[in-house]
Formats: sequence, structure tokens, C-alpha cells
Amino acid sequence: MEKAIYAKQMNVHIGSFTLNNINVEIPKGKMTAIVGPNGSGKSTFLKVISRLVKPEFGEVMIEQKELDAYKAKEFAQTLAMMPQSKQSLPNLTVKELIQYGRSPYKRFFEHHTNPEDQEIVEWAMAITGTVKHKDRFFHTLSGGEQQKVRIALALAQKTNILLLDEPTTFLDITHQLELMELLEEVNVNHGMTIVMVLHELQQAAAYCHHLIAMQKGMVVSTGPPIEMLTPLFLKEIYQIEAKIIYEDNYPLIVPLKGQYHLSQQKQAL
Ligand SMILES: Nc1ncnc2c1ncn2[C@@H]1O[C@H](COP(=O)(O)OP(=O)(O)OP(=O)(O)O)[C@@H](O)[C@H]1O
Repeated sequence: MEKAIYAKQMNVHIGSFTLNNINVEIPKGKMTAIVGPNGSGKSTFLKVISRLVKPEFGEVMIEQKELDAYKAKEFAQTLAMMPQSKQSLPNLTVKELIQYGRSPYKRFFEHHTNPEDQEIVEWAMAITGTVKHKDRFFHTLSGGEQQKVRIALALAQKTNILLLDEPTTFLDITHQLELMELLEEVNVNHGMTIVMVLHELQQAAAYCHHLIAMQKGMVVSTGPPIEMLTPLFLKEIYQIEAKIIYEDNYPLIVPLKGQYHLSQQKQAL
């Protein structure tokens, strides 16, 4: 397996939280989902890979090169990160905002966009269906529309690797599926390595080639969804009872009803 990202014995402390001895390989040109309960360290792991948080110990390689060895611009031309949507963006028009994605390719005082930049910005808007909003101010868009603009901004960076932290938040089921298919298209047609934190296990199962499961600051298992997503996995990682149906070429996850209420009652006794 060719690796896009590789971490070995990586440790990070933030406040009282520790990412502990992370050993993981992320395949090149594939879609990978990082899953796991709230607070298990998924976003922190993405922040380390995108150089927002510095590891205290261990090795992290991005496309065969050490994380620290990258110059800032070179790194921004290699890896783009779409942070969680709670992070605000400046209130520019959609087009102005997406043009920011081209800044890693500009010199310090260079502000104009050249024809190549224009073409890439148009491509990023076309693929995300945001052309119709291009002259609107970002803050006037709905949550789902804003999410697509955030993705267009990351795509305009034209990197080999795209990280996304909970990209389907705020989206209704139709737009969640639309977004996953958009990412699949970028993955298939442009060979981009996509790594995303996902809470929706069913989407991880249907669209991702590879899963990384985290729990309490550790990577507890990795592999293809069809192997990873078993009733035992759901019980151990999420403490839920679920049926898995293998009718399609990916697992269908059916959580069983009523169990949370019952387990709470048992604990109270
Ligand atoms: N800057 C910080 N200072 C203190 N604690 C932090 C900081 N950033 C994260 N944490 C803590 O680290 C833990 C892991 O957070 P992280 O955001 O990585 O989890 P997550 O798996 O992405 O969670 P979620 O699914 O809820 O988004 C949490 O308990 C969080 O409160």
C-alpha cells in the first residue's frame, strides 16, 4: 500500500488530553474516515497532520517527507484542511473567499489572480455547485451552502491531500449524500487522498475505502469498512447494539432501538 500519511509513535498533550502512541498509515489516493466517540481525539489528530498542533514525540510523514521539513508554502500546496464549521471565515463574497485558496501559489505582495488561478477557482466553484452564489456574501448563505464553499476553498488549493473535519455537519440527508459523492468524484477523477472525520458511520461504510477508529486518544483499529464494522466493533467502541446487514458491497448498519434507556435503568439500580 502506498502511503500518503504515516505516523509512528506519535504523542501529543493538549490540556489534560493525550494522543497516545499513534501508529497509523493512511493510503494514498483513497478515501479514509476517522471515526470514534466524541472527545476521542479525532480532530486533534487531524490538527497534528495539518501542522496546527505540534507533536511532542514520534514521527509524522506526509508524502514521504517529514512534517517539520516542509516550508509553509510547500506544505499548503501539498495538504489542504477544511476545519470544523464552528470556525468562522471572513465575510467576503464566495468568489473572493475561494480565491484565497490560491494564496499558497502567490508571492508575498502578489494580490492579483492570473488566468490559471481563475480557471482553478471556476473549477472549484463548478464542482461544488457554488457558482450561483459567487457574488453573495459568505455569511448570508445557509449552513449547507457555506459548507460547500468551505470545500471549494480547500479544493482551490489544488493539493494532493484533502483533510476535512466533520464535512457533513449541518447538511440534510440529500446534501450529505451529495457531498460524499462530490468527494468521491474528486477522489476518483483527480486521485486526491481524502481523509475526513465522520460521525455518520453509514457514510463512512458506503464511501470510504479505509477506516481509522479512535478511542480515548488511541487508534484502536484500522481497515476496510466491510471488515471493521461488526456488531462487536459497535459494542466496544460506541457501546451500542446494532445489526449489520451485508446485502450490498458495503455494510448496512442498523442500530437497535430502546437500548440506551434500558442500560441507563440498569446502571441506576
Ligand atoms: N485546546 C484544548 N485545550 C484543552 N483540551 C482540549 C483542547 N483541544 C481539545 N481538547 C480536549 O481533547 C479531547 C479530544 O478532543 P478532539 O476535538 O480531538 O476530539 P474529537 O474526537 O474530535 O471529538 P468530537 O467528536 O466531539 O468533535 C477533548 O476532551 C477535548 O476537550
